[in-house]
Amino acid sequence: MMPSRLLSVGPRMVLGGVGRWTRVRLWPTPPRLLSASCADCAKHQEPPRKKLLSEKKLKRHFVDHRRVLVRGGRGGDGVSCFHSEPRKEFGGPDGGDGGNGGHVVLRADQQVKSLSSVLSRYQGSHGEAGGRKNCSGRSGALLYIRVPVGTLVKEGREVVADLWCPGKEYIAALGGAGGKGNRFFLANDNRAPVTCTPGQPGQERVLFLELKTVAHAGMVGFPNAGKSSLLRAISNARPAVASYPFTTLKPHVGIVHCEDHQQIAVADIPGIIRGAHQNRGLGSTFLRHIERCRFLLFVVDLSEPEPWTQVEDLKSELEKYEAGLSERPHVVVANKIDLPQARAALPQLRARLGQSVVALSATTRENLEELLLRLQELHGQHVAPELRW
Ligand SMILES: Nc1nc2c(ncn2[C@@H]2O[C@H](COP(=O)(O)OP(=O)(O)OP(=O)(O)O)[C@@H](O)[C@H]2O)c(=O)[nH]1
Ligand SMILES: [Mg+2]
Repeated sequence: MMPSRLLSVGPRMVLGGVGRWTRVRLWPTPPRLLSASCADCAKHQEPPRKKLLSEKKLKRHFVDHRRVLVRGGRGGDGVSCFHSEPRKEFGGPDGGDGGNGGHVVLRADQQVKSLSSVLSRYQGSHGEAGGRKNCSGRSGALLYIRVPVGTLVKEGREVVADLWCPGKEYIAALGGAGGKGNRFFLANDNRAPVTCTPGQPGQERVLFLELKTVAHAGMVGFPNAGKSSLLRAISNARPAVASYPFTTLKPHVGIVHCEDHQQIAVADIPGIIRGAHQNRGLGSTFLRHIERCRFLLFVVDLSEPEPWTQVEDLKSELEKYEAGLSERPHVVVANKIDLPQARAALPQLRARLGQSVVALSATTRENLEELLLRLQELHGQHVAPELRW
């Protein structure tokens, strides 16, 4: 029987004869690909294409809240030393001060779309210690954390900053002050101080970052109502569209360009269902992304039976999420008017909700102009007056 020790030998070594090891191939080596070594062929190879991320993968990259520990850099220590030069007695104290520690700063950046790139802890850079000849240490550089526009910064339950516009900054943690060198303690009654102070530690804070999408209008609707199709039809955004519920798993913002050069940002958020406040479907946490919207678009699937119940359910879910949210200025958009059963249900919907319902089709683009006019109107009433200030 083969001793167990021999079994541990690599796969290419087998026992060939009595007391003799022979090297044999157990499997043929795959032929070398010519293109891998031939520079000429490699030149004609297509560059690797950027893979499009599926909506599911995008969701994995989308993070809208984060707990982060921030610590400012420590200040550099002050130094105690005396001037030394040949033939010069009692040169005096010349220990320099330490540099200040660097602050940690949060900065709203338009290129950043979610909080996924934010780490759980940040340490600011430390200041350098002072030197001889009254040299001060170098201060620590600022450490910037890039966050998406619309990030709320909370400490405990208190909101400490709202980074609502691009470039807005907030000092999350102050760097510690640098220590003093012994030169600082020179006084008339003490010509040779030896005292120096160490640098101060930086500020340490635990902050909660919460992303609330910034858009003028927010679209809410049941899954499959056609919100994403509508956003694609009126803006340059390209959210995924499919015939199954919960296709959209993260908010998308599209910009609608109006004729008078106005730009209206419209947010499409994942579908809401009855009982979302009890965590049914995707829950109602995504509603935080419409909290900042000045007006809402209730998108209704008109081809479903009793479409008006969708508006009632949506309003009740909004109200359960935040009191008064359903009272925001809004338009009811009845989608899928191209389908015969939808067209038949329209008079009944209008009878229940009033004539202000905008009936359209995101697929055939029928009556999109009316929606654009209403958007402009609402923008003029609720957003433009604030911009004038
Ligand atoms: N006939 C017709 N079908 C539409 C229309 N708008 C959307 N659809 C279809 O409805 C289905 C759902 O559309 P989506 O835009 O993904 O719906 P959604 O509201 O974004 O759905 P979720 O992301 O799951 O919340 C797709 O199969 C669309 O092709 C329309 O105006 N007419
Ligand atoms: Mg969608």
